[in-house]
Amino acid sequence: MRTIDWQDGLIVAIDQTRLPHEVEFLRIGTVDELIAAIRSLAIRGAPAIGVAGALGVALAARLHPDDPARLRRVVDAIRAARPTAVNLAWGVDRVRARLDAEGAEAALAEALAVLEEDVRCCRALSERGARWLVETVGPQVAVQTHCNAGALATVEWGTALGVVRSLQEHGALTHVYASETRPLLQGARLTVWELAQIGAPHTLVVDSAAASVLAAGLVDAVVVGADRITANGDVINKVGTYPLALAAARAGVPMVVAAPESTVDLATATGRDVHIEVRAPEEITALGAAAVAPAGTETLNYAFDVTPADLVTAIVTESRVILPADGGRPDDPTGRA
Ligand SMILES: CSC[C@H]1O[C@H](OP(=O)(O)O)[C@H](O)[C@@H]1O
Repeated sequence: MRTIDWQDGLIVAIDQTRLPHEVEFLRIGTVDELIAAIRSLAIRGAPAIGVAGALGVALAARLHPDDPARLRRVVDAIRAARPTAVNLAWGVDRVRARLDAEGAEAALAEALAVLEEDVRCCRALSERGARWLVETVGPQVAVQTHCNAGALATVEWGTALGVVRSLQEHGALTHVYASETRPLLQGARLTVWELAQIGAPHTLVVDSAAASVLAAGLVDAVVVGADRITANGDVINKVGTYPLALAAARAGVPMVVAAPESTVDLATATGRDVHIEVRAPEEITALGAAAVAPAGTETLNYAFDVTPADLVTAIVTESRVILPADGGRPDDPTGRA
């Protein structure tokens, strides 16, 4: 089952707002539907929205074959659907280049190439991450993770949870501690659902308990995904990742970031330069239809935070392991391990 795919001229994707109770698929045939799905996190996760952006350009090209000005506007609107994950802009720009050079059919071919590359990259980085963990922490690994960086955040395998799946395949996984990840509960709703699907032993904790799990010595490594990795190795990921990195450092536990090279943004120098998405107050002040705070309460609903490079033990991609805490930098071509 793929999280997102191209079928009969439509973008077909799991509606992640319905999980874990219902597995429903969206069949997207317009740009407005695609943008709404990305903004509502029906389609979410950096690699998955990168693929959605790529497929979106191919879809737009087929919808507006004779109106270049409108086509430019709708492609720009797809690119702007969410600001923080670099993958969305990367996917749109890559397919737009083929569209401008060779037309709609070439754009679709490029979008489908992006789709299949995600599968290969996630498998490769997952194997590389599992191997690095076994070599670094030992033959049996208990993992702590945050948010959802699984099959649901990619085409079908995952990044952080891809590493978990590879550890499990090699008999090296002992347990996964997943934090619920307020306010949208990607951990409780999505990661726990995925771990149950693959039969991985797991425990759900509230976000504020994550540091205590580390302090109690229950895990051997923290493994998370990323939405953008800047040239100096700063990692932008779901809000709550930074305090987890602080707690990992305090506990002497490696902080591992699993992400494809498409998430590495060498054009952005540091995390301070990244636009952190701020989302609606209602995500914090209500749980579904039930208010959990007085109406009109002011909120600061950061969707992401910045983990400084010196708190990142390893960044694992499909082609390399970068060690930022030891001075390794994504923009250093020699910094490969
Ligand atoms: C495989 S990276 C997924 C990454 O994206 C998530 O953000 P969102 O759920 O808002 O799309 C989160 O930061 C994950 O780590």
